[in-house]
Amino acid sequence: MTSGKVLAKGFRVLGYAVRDEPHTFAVSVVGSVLFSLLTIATAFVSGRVVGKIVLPAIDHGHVAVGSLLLGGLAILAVSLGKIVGILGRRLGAGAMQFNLQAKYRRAVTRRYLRLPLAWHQRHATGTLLSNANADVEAAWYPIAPFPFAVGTVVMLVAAVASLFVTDWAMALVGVAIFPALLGVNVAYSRRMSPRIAKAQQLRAEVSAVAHESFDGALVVKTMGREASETERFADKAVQLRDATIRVGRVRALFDPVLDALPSLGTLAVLIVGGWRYQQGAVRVDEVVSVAFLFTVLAFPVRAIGWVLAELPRSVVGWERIRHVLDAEGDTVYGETALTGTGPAALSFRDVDFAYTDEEGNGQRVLAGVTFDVPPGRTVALVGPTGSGKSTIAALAARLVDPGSGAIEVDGVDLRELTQDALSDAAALVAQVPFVFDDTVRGNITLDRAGVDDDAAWRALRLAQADGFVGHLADGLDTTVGERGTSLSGGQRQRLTIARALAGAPRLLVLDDATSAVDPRVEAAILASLRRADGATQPASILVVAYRRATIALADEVVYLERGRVVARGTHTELLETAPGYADLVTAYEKAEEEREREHAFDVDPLDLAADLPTTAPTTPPAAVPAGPSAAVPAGPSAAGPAVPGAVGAHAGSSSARSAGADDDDLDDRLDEQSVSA
Ligand SMILES: Nc1ncnc2c1ncn2[C@@H]1O[C@H](COP(=O)(O)OP(=O)(O)OP(=O)(O)O)[C@@H](O)[C@H]1O
Repeated sequence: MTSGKVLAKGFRVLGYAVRDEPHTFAVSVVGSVLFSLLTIATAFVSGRVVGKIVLPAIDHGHVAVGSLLLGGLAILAVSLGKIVGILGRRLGAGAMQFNLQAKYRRAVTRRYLRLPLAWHQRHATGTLLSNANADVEAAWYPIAPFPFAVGTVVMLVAAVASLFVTDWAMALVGVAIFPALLGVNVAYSRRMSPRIAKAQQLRAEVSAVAHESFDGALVVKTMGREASETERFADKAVQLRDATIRVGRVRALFDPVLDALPSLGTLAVLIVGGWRYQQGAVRVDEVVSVAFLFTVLAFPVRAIGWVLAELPRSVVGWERIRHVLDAEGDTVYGETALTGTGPAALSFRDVDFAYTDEEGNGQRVLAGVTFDVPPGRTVALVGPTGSGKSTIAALAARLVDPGSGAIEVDGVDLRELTQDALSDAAALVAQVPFVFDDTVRGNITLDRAGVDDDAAWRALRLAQADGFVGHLADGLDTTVGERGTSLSGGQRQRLTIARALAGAPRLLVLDDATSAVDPRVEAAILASLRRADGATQPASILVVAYRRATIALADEVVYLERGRVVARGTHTELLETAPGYADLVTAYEKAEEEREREHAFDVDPLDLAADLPTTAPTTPPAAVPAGPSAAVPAGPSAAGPAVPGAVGAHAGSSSARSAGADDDDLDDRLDEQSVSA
């Protein structure tokens, strides 16, 4: 982009600022114009004071008290007026700048929340942080000096007019100097433009690299990549330093010129003024006024340079903000609410999906996917890695929309539902658990209406997390650290399951949400999710499964290969009819056995105590409703229909919690359950 175009765009950005903040802009411009006019007045008052007070005092050795008082009052009045002007200008400009920053920060972050997952997956987190921070700030950098510059332009016009009123010859000095000042300012901003833009771009890149390195600290450390990561960061930091130095060089070159020009003007005025005085064309006080005028002009004129110099950076920042604000693919919600109660029905009808880039290009990852999760049933999604399981989970929670086909909950297309209807009815627990830097309570309730401590403990119990939370020093009030660093992977996963359950979803989508949990605990969680406990309704469950025990709990298995449903049926049916499925499940089993052998002796008894509800009577704090009535009711009435063993197992575990039963009991029941499945 040429610098002319950048300047034109920059002025448009300033126009948007004025449109968004007309009142603060008006206050600051009025203040600035007042200051500018009074600056000119200062020059003329000073000239008059020299002519009427200083010179007579030198010539006659005394001054009339009246003149002295008048001079003093004039200087005082002008100074007070300038103070008011500066206050108005600064307060107005500050309010304008910070209001704009706040407004666009909010707009950008609100937009992030509305943009679909696919958009987020295409943008680095560091860049998004930079958009909401550095870019918003950059876009509105010129606002601080902008009203000052507007006032200065008014001042220059008034100065030239007052020069011509005073004396045409001295006015010619102004006519030569003022355009030169503007010319140097424009040249300055042209040189600065690409350099500032580059520095701004590098700032975002440094932030992205830093974010990625910190985020991947575990990989960096375990793979011994500290040195190369440090080098990668240092490389970007050096580029940023060099770019910023290049900006400084231009500033260093132009600043003295911009400072010197008004001083040259003062010198020229003294020479021309002296000559005109000798001709008797001007008085001494007029020469003093004009010379003084050039002296006081030096500073305000710089404001024009500041604005022009910041415009390129502002344009870059603005364009990066617009990239977010104009991004398409908003999740558009419909008007339909869901009226049903109890477990929801989910169906996929001939669903195709492709992850596309900004240009809409992308490979299809799901083709003609059709299956149902009937109310109250558990369906397991099984398939080799990359077959599309997580994509189906994301589609079910409407994180993305299908390219073609339809996904329905209770017979209503997800795209027709209101935002609340879907989030009230369905909950997704993702592959990677995300835990806020908050208390356990905050993480579970998320400030949702109706999710009180009782609901939180109920959810924790269902997620088999009440044991470890009960053992935490402050129970629900325990702060879990950034991303839940003070918790184990399995504990984090159970916390996120509890969070999903606390909202009493009618449909639960578990995307490999229990991978870090002990298989027995996982089985207990799934079993407990399938049944009502009086206060919590059972949900329909779509679970991405990798363990035989998990798969065995499902009423139906949907087997995927390369984005297509290859087979559907019970686990036993698929073992016979789908050779790929049998191979995969056997591979899972082997891997599981291998892992169990490796970890047979590394169970931390304390963790087991917390993890396995049967190990110790884990009495949660007073908030937990105690006693058998609080436990998940046992017995066939609460049983999930397809896997009675699972219910038995869970009932056993729940009642065992109050009765203090031991590990073997749970093991036996879980073994029974896998046999029966
Ligand atoms: N954000 C994305 N952009 C582009 N392609 C993607 C994206 N996410 C997933 N894919 C591709 O879509 C296909 C399906 O991925 P998906 O994560 O749904 O598979 P999966 O069955 O859940 O795999 P896994 O078992 O390894 O978690 C893969 O080929 C993957 O490379």
